[in-house]
Amino acid sequence: MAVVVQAPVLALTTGEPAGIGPELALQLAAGPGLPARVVAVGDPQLLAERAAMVDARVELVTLAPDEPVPAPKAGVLPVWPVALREPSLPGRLAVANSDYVLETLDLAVRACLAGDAAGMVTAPLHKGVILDAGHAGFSGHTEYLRDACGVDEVVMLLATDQALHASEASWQGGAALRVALATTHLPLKDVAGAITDARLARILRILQADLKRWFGVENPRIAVCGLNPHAGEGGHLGREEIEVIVPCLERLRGEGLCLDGPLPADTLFTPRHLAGVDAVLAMYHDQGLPVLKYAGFGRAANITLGLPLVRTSVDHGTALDLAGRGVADPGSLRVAIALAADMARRGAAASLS
Ligand SMILES: NC(=O)C1=CN([C@@H]2O[C@H](COP(=O)(O)OP(=O)(O)OC[C@H]3O[C@@H](n4cnc5c(N)ncnc54)[C@H](O)[C@@H]3O)[C@@H](O)[C@H]2O)C=CC1
Ligand SMILES: NCC(=O)COP(=O)(O)O
Repeated sequence: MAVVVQAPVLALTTGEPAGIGPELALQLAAGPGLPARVVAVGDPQLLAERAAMVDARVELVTLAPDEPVPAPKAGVLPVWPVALREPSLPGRLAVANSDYVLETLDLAVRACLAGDAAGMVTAPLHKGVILDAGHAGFSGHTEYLRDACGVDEVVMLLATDQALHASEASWQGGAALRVALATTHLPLKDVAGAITDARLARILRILQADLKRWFGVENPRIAVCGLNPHAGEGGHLGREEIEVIVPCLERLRGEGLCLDGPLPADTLFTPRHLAGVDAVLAMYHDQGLPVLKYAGFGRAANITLGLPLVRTSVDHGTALDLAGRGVADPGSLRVAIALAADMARRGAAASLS
């Protein structure tokens, strides 16, 4: 007897209501080919208004989280409703709606942990307005989901579409890249102090385990950037490599991790050094992400490793300058949904084996 395997349910949080998240969700739902039963998490009235604004022909179907989610169909978008705190206009941030944005995340996390969704995909939120609303210490989805899931550490990994599957990560094609970060949303002045042996060891162990778990890379080879110019120039341009990074990598190699480095970041991101490497660990946000975005902006996804649930996201922010005009590129959201669907299927297969 043939077994019908349903497409996984993915909760798609629609992000900052004044940004491009709602319209990107609608644009994708208007067309064919979604590889998952995507449920938007957001305000149905907001979504209806944005659909009219950007001329996305989409029927919105409001569901309760425990109601069955229908198979993907072009022109239909199921919605798990969350109410805006005040009406939202494109490009106009409102502090009152920060709690709405966080409520969409909380709902998606609950759905994943309860088994109502197989994963979550997040459209961009605006970190500044959430801080302005008084959520002190908020620094992004990554850290919020770490705390919401009660884990000690997570890893931000961005990957271009060509690198999303082990079999396609050629490194020779120029645009295939996976970049993980040792620190995420920190002022630059605080980065050096955050590069500790304990943090690096946690990050590298998660990266190694999850490259295998989610990307099928059996024995990942990870290239690690130095922190300082020329990886410290033998201690003349900074001592973090000598005092922290080198000893940590040596210990982890003893545990069987396959690690290159620390290498000068400027030359690590060249084809010869990247050949055969499965992921790069950059020490901070703007050491690694400009390279990734140069290689694949609009075709890349952001993945949070180390969570007890699947979470992917886009490679861009709220683009307030484009919101409400229907001109923003939905390419990264498409990649993020495809990857989350793939990860959900991989997770389901692993739990059956
Ligand atoms: N996953 C998330 O929630 C992320 C949120 N952010 C947040 O977004 C806010 C704005 O950040 P910015 O640094 O200004 O970055 P941004 O990505 O919103 O905008 C940078 C530039 O890229 C353009 N752009 C962005 N997405 C685009 C798309 N889909 N199609 C075409 N052009 C696009 C924008 O118009 C702008 O010119 C900040 O609060 C930041 O923290 C940033 C990155 C990721
Ligand atoms: N530049 C990547 C970024 O800011 C993503 O942050 P997060 O909200 O996914 O943690």
